[in-house]
Amino acid sequence: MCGLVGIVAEHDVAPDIYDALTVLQHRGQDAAGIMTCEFGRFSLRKSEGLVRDVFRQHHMQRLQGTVGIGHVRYPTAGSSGPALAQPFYVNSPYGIAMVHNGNLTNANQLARELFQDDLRHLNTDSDSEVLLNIFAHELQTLGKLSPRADDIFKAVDAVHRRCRGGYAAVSLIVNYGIVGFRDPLGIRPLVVGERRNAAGGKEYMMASESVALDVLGFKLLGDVAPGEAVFIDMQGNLHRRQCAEHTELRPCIFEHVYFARPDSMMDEISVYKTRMRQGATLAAKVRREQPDLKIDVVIPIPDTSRIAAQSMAYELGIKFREGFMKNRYIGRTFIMPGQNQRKKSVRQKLNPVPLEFSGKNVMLVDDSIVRGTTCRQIIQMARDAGAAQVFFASAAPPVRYPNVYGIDMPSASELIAYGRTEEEVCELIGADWLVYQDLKDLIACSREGNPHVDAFECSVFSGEYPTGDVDQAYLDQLDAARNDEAQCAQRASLQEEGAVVGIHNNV
Ligand SMILES: O=P(O)(O)OC[C@H]1O[C@H](OP(=O)(O)OP(=O)(O)O)[C@H](O)[C@@H]1O
Ligand SMILES: NC(=O)CC[C@H](N)C(=O)O
Ligand SMILES: [Mg+2]
Repeated sequence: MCGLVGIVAEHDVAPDIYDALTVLQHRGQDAAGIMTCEFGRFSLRKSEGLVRDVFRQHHMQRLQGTVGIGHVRYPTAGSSGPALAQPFYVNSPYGIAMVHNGNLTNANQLARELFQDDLRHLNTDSDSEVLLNIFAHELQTLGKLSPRADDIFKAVDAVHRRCRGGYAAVSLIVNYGIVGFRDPLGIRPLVVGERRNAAGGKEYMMASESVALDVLGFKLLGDVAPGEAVFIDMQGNLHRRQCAEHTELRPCIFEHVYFARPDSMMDEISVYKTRMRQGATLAAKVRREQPDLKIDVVIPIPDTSRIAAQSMAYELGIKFREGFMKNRYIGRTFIMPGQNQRKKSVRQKLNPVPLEFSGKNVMLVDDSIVRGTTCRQIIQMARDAGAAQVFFASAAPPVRYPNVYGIDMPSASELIAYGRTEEEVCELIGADWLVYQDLKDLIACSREGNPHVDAFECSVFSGEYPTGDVDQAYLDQLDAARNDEAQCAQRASLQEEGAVVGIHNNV
């Protein structure tokens, strides 16, 4: 899902960007990077790994400048490896770097156009490098020695005309400032905030989630609107403009289910409250469908389902217990690369407290069931710990369709609910009863937070892709390129041949 940050301040920004990236770590665990700008020069450090592993003190000391951008990566396009870590950089025009969250559905066509028509070189197979080059090309064609806010907005306008898919991006233009923008449907999130420094001057920050602003003492000004661009110049002036012709707000509902931190506000919706509501509607469904079901205890599957599980237990009037202890040193398993690593990590991450299971009818609650990696093992663990009956509740509906907007679910056949009824999934995961949230309830839970949002991007549940350009041929090609087997083979060949060398690390 990737986490983005960009800051313009009056002091060196790298330490703040570092802190923001640690707050956004849940959005991407594969790679991290920071780029800053001082006296017309960029400094860059990016590599594979968690934020705490990528940056050493000597990197931080050399990342100087009062403006910068940062990224944590969860790959959805292209290979892995240090060269695909972000920010990406192009030297023309001016010197531009970019961080990106999302996925371009027409990346291949754009890559061809960049090569054949725009005479630009791409060094990797990342769609983020494509996005950066489109923006850079469009800025270059304006032919200005010094771009003004208006020029930058024109370039974003052209990006919206050429690019398809889900994207939120923050770009750093050497000597001019940072510009953040969101796709015309606002599928991917981006917020902007401000803070006063000790001298009373204004500083600005853009980030994927408001929680990063909170932790750094920035006040949330609000979301970047779908299609809008926000430009903060080096003097600390904020300019904003709507750059897309047709816009509509269709934020990704899976952010509310799983990706976002609960203490974030997204499109004026509290993720925390949304998850509370998800628990309540799930409880209502349990009561409706199985009024006589005897449940002794409700147990969440840490971490993400905790809030929904708690509210579900409350609504059912059944006790809530933390029956699984989580190893705090293991990250999120779903966003790990490779099914073997994901499988192994579930057992390393979670361990049952037997007395909460022994002889009891337990209702296990998770935020979602995607590949079924977690729930299969968890249900077995509950049985091994002595549970009498194991019921399972998912706070999201069945995930049956691939995601093409920035979540790495490229292959329908890897989704446990694909082509299966709920009863078949129940049998496959080994539960005594399985209940899924209804999609209309999930949407209502999110919408209650902001009734102005008419619709959400729900393609993984509905198979409806709101950008209108996703056909079976695209899904087949995505599947072939990124299914688990293809990704494993790609990683193996990278190990053999060596990764594409990062050409830009300079600190
Ligand atoms: O059906 P699956 O393919 O297993 O995917 C779904 C599971 O993966 C996620 O947990 P994860 O461990 O990534 O993160 P968390 O600690 O935030 O819950 C999610 O919360 C579910 O538990
Ligand atoms: N999850 C994301 O936002 C991924 C960004 C980009 N498509 C990449 O693979 O690096
Ligand atoms: Mg989980």
